[in-house]
Amino acid sequence: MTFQALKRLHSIIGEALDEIERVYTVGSSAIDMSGPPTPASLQSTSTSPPSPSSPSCSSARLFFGNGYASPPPSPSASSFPFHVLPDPIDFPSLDSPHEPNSPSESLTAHPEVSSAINKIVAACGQMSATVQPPFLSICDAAMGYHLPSCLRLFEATHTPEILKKAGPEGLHVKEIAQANGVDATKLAHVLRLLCTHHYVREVSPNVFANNRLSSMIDTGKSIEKIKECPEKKYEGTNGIAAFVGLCTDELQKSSAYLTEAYFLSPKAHLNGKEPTRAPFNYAFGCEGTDFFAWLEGHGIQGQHVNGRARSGSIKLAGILPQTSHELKKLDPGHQYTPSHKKGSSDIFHKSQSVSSQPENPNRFRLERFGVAMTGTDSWEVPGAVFNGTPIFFWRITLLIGVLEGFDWHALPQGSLIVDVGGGIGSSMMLLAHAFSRPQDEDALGFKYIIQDRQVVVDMGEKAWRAKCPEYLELGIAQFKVHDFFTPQPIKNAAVFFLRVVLHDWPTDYARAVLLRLREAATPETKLLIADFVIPLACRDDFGATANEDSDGIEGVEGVETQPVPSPLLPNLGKASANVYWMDLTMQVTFNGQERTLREIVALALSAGWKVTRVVKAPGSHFGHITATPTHIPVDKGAANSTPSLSDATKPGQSKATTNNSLDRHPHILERSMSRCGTPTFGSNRLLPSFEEVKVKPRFGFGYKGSDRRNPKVIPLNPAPHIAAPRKRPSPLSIPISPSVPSRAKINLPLPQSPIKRRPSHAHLSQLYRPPPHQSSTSPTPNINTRNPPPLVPLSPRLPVSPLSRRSSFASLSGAAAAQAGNATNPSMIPVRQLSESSISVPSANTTPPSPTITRHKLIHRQSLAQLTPTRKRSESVVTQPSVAEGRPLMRPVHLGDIMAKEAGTYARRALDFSEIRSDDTGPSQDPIAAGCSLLDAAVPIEKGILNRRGSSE
Ligand SMILES: C[S@@+](CC[C@H](N)C(=O)[O-])C[C@H]1O[C@@H](n2cnc3c(N)ncnc32)[C@H](O)[C@@H]1O
Repeated sequence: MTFQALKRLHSIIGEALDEIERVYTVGSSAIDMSGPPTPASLQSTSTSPPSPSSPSCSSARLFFGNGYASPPPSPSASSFPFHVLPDPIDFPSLDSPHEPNSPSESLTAHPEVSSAINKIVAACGQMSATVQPPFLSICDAAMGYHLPSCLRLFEATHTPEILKKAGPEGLHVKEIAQANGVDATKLAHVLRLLCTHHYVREVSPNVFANNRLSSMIDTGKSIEKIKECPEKKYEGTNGIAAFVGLCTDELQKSSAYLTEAYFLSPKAHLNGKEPTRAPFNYAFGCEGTDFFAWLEGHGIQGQHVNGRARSGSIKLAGILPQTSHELKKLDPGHQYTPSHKKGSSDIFHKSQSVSSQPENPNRFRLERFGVAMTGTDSWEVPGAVFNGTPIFFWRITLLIGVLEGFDWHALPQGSLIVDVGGGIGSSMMLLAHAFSRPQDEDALGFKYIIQDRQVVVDMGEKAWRAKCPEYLELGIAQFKVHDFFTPQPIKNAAVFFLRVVLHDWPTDYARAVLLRLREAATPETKLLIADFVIPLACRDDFGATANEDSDGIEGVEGVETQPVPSPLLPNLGKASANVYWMDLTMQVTFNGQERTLREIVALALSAGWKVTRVVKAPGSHFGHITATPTHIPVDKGAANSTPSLSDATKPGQSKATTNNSLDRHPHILERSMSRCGTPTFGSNRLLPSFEEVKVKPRFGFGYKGSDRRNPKVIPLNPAPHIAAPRKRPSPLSIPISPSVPSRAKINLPLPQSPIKRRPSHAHLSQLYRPPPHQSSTSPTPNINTRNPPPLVPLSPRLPVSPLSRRSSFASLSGAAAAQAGNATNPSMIPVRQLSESSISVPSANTTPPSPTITRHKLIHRQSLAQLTPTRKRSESVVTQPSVAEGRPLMRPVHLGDIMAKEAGTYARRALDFSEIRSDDTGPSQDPIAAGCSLLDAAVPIEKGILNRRGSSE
């Protein structure tokens, strides 16, 4: 049985790889075109089978010859001019730096690809857990803490930036050490551990280079620039380095205290319930101070959690040298400000500008947190593109979520929507664009109230005035200061909307928020919760079998998930790790949590809301949950009493939370709401534009106006062949509700949009469909038999002929246009697929080299390209030699186009190639001291010594 399961996992991996390769192969023909294929070209390729000797037939074999039952190349194939055929785009290499805007990297976000990737990750994780000696798997988990520790040192010492400068050939550890000030031997060991887990690359003994993973942690700044102003390291970056810093510093330390908080503490029963008694408070010795307040500089001196402070606990709060005295010892030449208190996080205190804000020793952490939240963009469907710019996470969940997440068209004209804890009103602006545009006569005329704390309301009003003042001026939208723990003043809302609010709060607090809304609800009012929905790790029948955990879940529309191929874990195991990381992060920082559907249903029911419907985007765990008012249950803990809504003024005062410590610590609530430094909890700070609503990413449609039952659906992609039903559904998806405009509606011609798009993933997703035989080879026969996706046979011909393809390239630039149609034109210089920056000049009729040699050359050249200045991108039109299936391919690519797409990245990289000053040893740090203190503190606690000592003292 186990062998059978392992073989099944193996074939899941193989089939998923085939699937990825197929999309990449097809993508080669689509991704570099100036626009989507013309209807005529697509139509002709899909309807008329080519003759065996025709060029398109040959190219079709090249496209689909590898795992998709295409016939082997005919002898005539060899006579075909390969150099004009589209090359298959290769999957990104682990050994090369991450190129976010490259076609290769962009295709990883294609729905078919990401679904296949999920299966591979899940299957590999499961396979390795099955075959690896159990003790070694335990070691991986039990000693895995070294990984974030090493990653932290790597990031904090700006090593990604140092390695970037060295390029693919890497840098000897002695030189790295010289640049970042860490002892070379220590550093080599740290880096090697990271290499072993594929986060860095050891090129040759003690020589290290960035790879696809580590290069993501590169801020894009030069090491010199960072050293000039280290406290600004994260400013203006994509936030990934900041995110790594946040996670591997305060979050990792907090997580280490999970057991102390929830088990070993004498008040463990309380610790999971209060935002200020979370594992974080143990790690940093600051009871009564919530995470955000602490970031703002409160509680740094440490208040005891459940007794006296543990030895070293206060020192743990800081990253490194704690006092100016300690700092001076390390660096006598530097003038330190007296602001270096205990608990300071400011590893960059060496900078002169620190003294300008001496009041918050956690300022660096605070600012890092803000930027880190933008780094979390990469969590969700990365690569979705709007107007040439990737949009991620919060924005993508916003853009793809709220419009489909609820049946807005079922609401009466002029309904009032209240966004509770609405931040700066990003969601409401999206709805306003869709349903309330003043000039749109079909508009549903909804009105919006955005409630939040004063500081956020001020930000929101300012943002709306700058972007769309008419909504405020016409009274379509209003901002109101409101504390959601106090009685809700709006009594006629059609919808109360809570987006990523409940996950911030322990359950009693979340319940209090919901009770306040229930109190103000009419019988018609709907509650719409938008939050992550954690999947179970086992098969879920969603209440079909009655049990106490399934109360209220039966009959909820949209709960069913697509089955995952056996024997994978139903939640796709490792592939779904992020939602669980997120959950634990909310727990250890302020006892918030992500919730399972059962937990959401139960929480809602406990406050008088019945969940009726769930909508999730395919492949996403982010859900929109609709609930309607129901009776408020009698509190189990307070027999004879129906919870009085007016008791819910504060969680600590509600009958449901009689044990709440709020009365004893009246400042807790105040503290937990004082999140001034991070006013929006790191959520959206950008408002969506009307264009974004119109051209929604990924799903391929957008709304224009709001004709009640027939929203005008604007297709993102005009490709006519998408009329056919699409790919098989993602195994992660929960079906989108019928209210979502159907795929069929997508088949409208694309109106002239003011927005210049590059071929987007939504576009690509509609271009690719699985070949017909795939259903029979699919690892998910149960999916196909239960819910057979009507597949459209792929034409054996190329979607676009080489000729039409060339003219597409030509249309990209005037220069290219002049040369279009001539494959042997001297300006068609070859470029290699994997490294667009390298240039070689084979003539068009060069005899293809042998596969082995070419492959070798490719790898070699690829690294050279990144080192040699003369190999920098030019504006030429170039082609590249490559090998697929032993056949050399040449593909004409206009480099100017690639450059335009990647301008940001490369411009940035070009700036970074300057000298590292070897005399600057970087910030002084002493991570080992902190690590020892952690252990020192943990050991006596584990042994129960602390309690005894505490009681005897
Ligand atoms: C994670 S953000 C979500 C913002 C917004 N819903 C969105 O989706 O972007 C949580 C919001 O809750 C707000 N908040 C926190 N405590 C609050 C309170 N007691 N009353 C009202 N809003 C509060 C924060 O200011 C923040 O804007």
